[in-house]
Amino acid sequence: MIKAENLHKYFGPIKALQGVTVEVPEGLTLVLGPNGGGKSTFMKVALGLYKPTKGSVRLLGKDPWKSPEARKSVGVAFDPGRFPKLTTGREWLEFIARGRGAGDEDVEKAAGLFGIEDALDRRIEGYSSGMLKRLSLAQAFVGEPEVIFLDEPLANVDFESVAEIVEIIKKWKAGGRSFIIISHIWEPFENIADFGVVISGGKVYLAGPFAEIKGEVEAMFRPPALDNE
Ligand SMILES: Nc1ncnc2c1ncn2[C@@H]1O[C@H](COP(=O)(O)OP(=O)(O)OP(=O)(O)O)[C@@H](O)[C@H]1O
Repeated sequence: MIKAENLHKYFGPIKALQGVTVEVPEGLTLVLGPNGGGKSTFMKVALGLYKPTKGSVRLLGKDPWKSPEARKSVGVAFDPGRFPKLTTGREWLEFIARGRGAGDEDVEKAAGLFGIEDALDRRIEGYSSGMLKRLSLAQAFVGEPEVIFLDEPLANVDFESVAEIVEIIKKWKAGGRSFIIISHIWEPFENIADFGVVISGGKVYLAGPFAEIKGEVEAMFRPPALDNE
């Protein structure tokens, strides 16, 4: 689904990606790693928001930087979500939907999925932080794109919402959608993740079927044992 070869992305002197080679299959992929490791940059290059400095990336067999069709098949939620605050939720979601070839009824559907249908005609500046998160998730799901990129979908959400969001993702994955999820809170996804990629220092540190790399991932995130002697 995503094929990156020797992918580099520099921002002036900052080398955010330094030779990422990985093949991400269909299904649900968790992208993990330390802060500043290059996860979000990888996501942004893979969805066609950034042009690679060097190397190549294919999304659904196409160059996402050049191919509008590839981008139409992709939904994305950034973290933190940023929106034009004087627009309404409906105006924003309709704008996203039109870009994706989807209709107004898709907006109602996506808003309903995340429980913000009653707030759709209010200006975004009046939304609570929880509603902003739900709006950014609805933006990713509107029009039912084939591939959904989510950057930290569980950050800053309350406990009940974690289970609700994971359940929605699980259902949509069962319905044939693919997900690329960057999340520091990865445990809720461990039973539904098909693949995992750990990016650190702009390189792939570890990649493979999640069931096979889970042990290593757990060890990476385990705090060091205390020395009692
Ligand atoms: N647009 C940009 N301009 C300049 N530097 C950037 C830009 N985007 C990312 N960086 C830098 O590139 C490096 C990788 O950042 P990136 O956001 O990809 O990491 P990350 O793994 O997603 O981190 P986090 O978990 O903190 O979000 C960091 O040093 C970051 O400051």
